[in-house]
Amino acid sequence: MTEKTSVEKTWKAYLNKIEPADRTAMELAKKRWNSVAKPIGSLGILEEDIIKIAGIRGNASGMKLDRSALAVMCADHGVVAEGVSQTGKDVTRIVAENFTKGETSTSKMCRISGTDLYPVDMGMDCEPTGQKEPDMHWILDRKVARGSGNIAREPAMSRTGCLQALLSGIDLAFRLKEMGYEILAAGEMGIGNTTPAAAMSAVLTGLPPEEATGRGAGLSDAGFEKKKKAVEMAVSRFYEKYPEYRNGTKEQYESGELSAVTVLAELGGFDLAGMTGLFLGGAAAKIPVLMDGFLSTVSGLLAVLIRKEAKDYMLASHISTEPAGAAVLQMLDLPAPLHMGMHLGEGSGAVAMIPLLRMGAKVYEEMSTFSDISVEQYVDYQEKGERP
Ligand SMILES: Cc1cc2ncn([C@H]3O[C@H](COP(=O)(O)O)[C@@H](O)[C@H]3O)c2cc1C
Ligand SMILES: O=C(O)c1cccnc1
Repeated sequence: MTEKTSVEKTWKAYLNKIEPADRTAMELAKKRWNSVAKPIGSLGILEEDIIKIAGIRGNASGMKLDRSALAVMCADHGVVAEGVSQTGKDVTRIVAENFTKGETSTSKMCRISGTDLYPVDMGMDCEPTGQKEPDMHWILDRKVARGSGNIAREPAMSRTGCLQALLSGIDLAFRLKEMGYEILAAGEMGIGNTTPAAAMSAVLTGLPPEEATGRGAGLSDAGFEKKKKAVEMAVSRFYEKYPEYRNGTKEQYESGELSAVTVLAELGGFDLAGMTGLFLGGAAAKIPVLMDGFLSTVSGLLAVLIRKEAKDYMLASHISTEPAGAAVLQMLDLPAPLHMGMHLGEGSGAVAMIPLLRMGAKVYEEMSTFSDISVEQYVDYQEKGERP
């Protein structure tokens, strides 16, 4: 079997593992919430998320979220040559190294949130580290290539390269679950990566490329003009090659008439593909995966367009201030509890969400019920259609 055929086969096998979350466990979890002695539904999205996690685990009791891991997918982007970023690609590697030393913004947040951080080289433009096992003090080597193509002028990845990155993300979700983690978070580091994310969000949501493009990590007016032009060139190049994707709908992706893998291979990058893989792997391995901001939610949307059941295993954290952030989340139709004006990346929003989920789990597991405190059970009037 050639490598290409074997990659395609493994990819199909993983996708076939993904099934909807356990609805019975979710109903039991909802009942448990409604029995807790507090106003019904009063923890809002935290309650919804805990119900979702019960469905993922297939168990409404023993809700534990003590062990959390963040995978930070790192890669370089050929489109940086168009002047779309304030810094050069070397910064990707510098920040990636700093994850191993606990010296990044998200590393600091991880300390507070009690989350282990695993940096992963999905495709940085540097020598491979050769580190084959996940270890927080080394950059895990899952390099597919030394950077992606310049999407304004050529495909980001070959289909096989893209599938390899997706499979690495899937495999990592399984590995982290085996290592005893109960919840995962997806993050990225890749100078220039808001450009491919903007191009893909334009194709997937139908937003005009100009409106889907933001200033990323920060750009001057002149830099912003270059970035809008690069996104426009990338999207036009894509539609010229694949005219059937113009005005594509969610249903067309879900039915297989259009392929989110094609969009990712043409307009994405190895970091974004790694995160898409992590979401699909979480679904296949039955472990919840939290999304972060713009890069993460675009990757999440791709995962759902590849396998709609993957959505059952994904949780949103915050709404990025990048202009297409809200549209992507709307298409995903997953509620994001945090609106903090964040746009940092590295998985920061997802890491911020983890302590909140732990609080939800604590109330869910330990709180007394109405009957425990001899108070008549509150009625869920929302369920009866009497409350919005
Ligand atoms: C020092 C530094 C640390 C970062 N941490 C996350 N990002 C964020 O900014 C990058 C995307 O923005 P753009 O598309 O404008 O290059 C990504 O690496 C993202 O994670 C960073 C950016 C920089 C410069
Ligand atoms: O929303 C994000 O995740 C984001 C936005 C800009 C730059 N880096 C990350």
